[in-house]
Amino acid sequence: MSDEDLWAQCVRWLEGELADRDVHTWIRPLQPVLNRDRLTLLAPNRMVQERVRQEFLELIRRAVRVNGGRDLNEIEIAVGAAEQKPLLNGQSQAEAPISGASDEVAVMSSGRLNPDYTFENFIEGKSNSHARAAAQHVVETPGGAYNPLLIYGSSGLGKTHLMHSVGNAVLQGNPRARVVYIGAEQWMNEFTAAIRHGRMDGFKNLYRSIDALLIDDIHFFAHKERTQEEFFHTFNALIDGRKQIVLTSDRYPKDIDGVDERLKSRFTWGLSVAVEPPDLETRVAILLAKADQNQVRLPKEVAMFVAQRVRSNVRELEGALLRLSASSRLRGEPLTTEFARSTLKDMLAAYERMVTIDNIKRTVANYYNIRVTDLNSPRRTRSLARPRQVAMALAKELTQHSLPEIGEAFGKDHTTVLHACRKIAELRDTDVKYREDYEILQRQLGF
Ligand SMILES: Nc1ncnc2c1ncn2[C@@H]1O[C@H](COP(=O)(O)OP(=O)(O)OP(=O)(O)O)[C@@H](O)[C@H]1O
Repeated sequence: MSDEDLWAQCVRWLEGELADRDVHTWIRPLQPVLNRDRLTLLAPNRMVQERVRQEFLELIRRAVRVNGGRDLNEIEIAVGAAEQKPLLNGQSQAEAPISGASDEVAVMSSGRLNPDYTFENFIEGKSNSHARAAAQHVVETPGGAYNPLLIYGSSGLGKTHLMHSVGNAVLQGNPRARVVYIGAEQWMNEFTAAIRHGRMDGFKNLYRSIDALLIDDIHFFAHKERTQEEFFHTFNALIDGRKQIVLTSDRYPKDIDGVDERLKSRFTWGLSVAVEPPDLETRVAILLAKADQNQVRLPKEVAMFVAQRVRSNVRELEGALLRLSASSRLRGEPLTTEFARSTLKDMLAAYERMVTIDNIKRTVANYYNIRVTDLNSPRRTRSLARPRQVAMALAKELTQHSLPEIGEAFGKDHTTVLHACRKIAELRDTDVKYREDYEILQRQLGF
């Protein structure tokens, strides 16, 4: 049985067990990928992933067992989009209006547009109104003055959401429009696969024949010269053809090291708009709206309580809401401020604990047996540079300070801090020693 068949059967079985709304909201968006004895269900975003894990995984296991998937050892829920042939706008290949296409389609595997990411459920506030207005303008006049539209800002602030909203709205106006959403990393993977399989013509034709290209996280192109070169051509062809391009990035392009100047300047040809962390009022509005969408009864004072404490990004707000709704349902208790205080105790403690950069410097210096002043010195020897990067990464993770503020505290600029955070994240992933060091330091700092 193919993964699709097995999963289709499971979904039918789950329809008998769950409310229609749950099937529609949580089960149908999952895409199955079967790999030997492991079934991976891909959720379109973390909210769906967590909800499915917490509430439906056991039932899904049962569904798989009774529908012929007995031999599966493992079922996991991950975030992503399956590699697949039906690409454009999520249509099937037969429907997709591509000319001369089988070769072209085969080299392309963009993610789908997430139908939940629309302008209607994007909550507007001071922090994002400019970006939202620009995105809406693009829908009204695609390929016009705002081309490309570049939305930049830190993680979890709604850049991807806005980008999908553009795609969904363009399609609503013209269901035959060829809209492609793809992450920069995936674009690079497709490009390298096309080279490897001798399918560059198909790749080029495809990306140059679409109506709107939405590319997420273009900072990923940094230091990937060949990818940049190819993207440069795609970019020019689309702009020349007055096709719309929307890009997102975690920084303003000028601040991305390792991207060719010609490309950087093109990224800012149209309009570049920032999204900022939402203010209190917007955070409350977002919580109330998300609660409403998920049929969670969230009193306004509880939303206020959470929004005052969870400040950095929308994804974390969503996480807090998810925890609250799951536990209140599980325990059958109403969602009061007291309930929120006890359920989110760990999360809030982390927010409320006062960790200062000075404190971090002292702890790190002590741990690595160096002086605090060494952390501030411009010397680049490895024995000082690494502890400095660790201290910067800890400051970013454990305090509410911005990158420029942290940079200033170490006599560096914000790009150095960003680089440090990336480097340490990578080392923690690949090197057990760094992982342990970092965890010990976190504990010493009270986390
Ligand atoms: N203004 C908003 N209104 C409603 N939901 C929002 C808003 N901003 C962000 N979100 C939600 O927060 C979550 C994170 O947003 P999104 O993935 O778009 O962030 P991002 O800026 O692209 O982050 P990253 O750079 O990490 O990909 C999503 O579930 C999104 O729907």
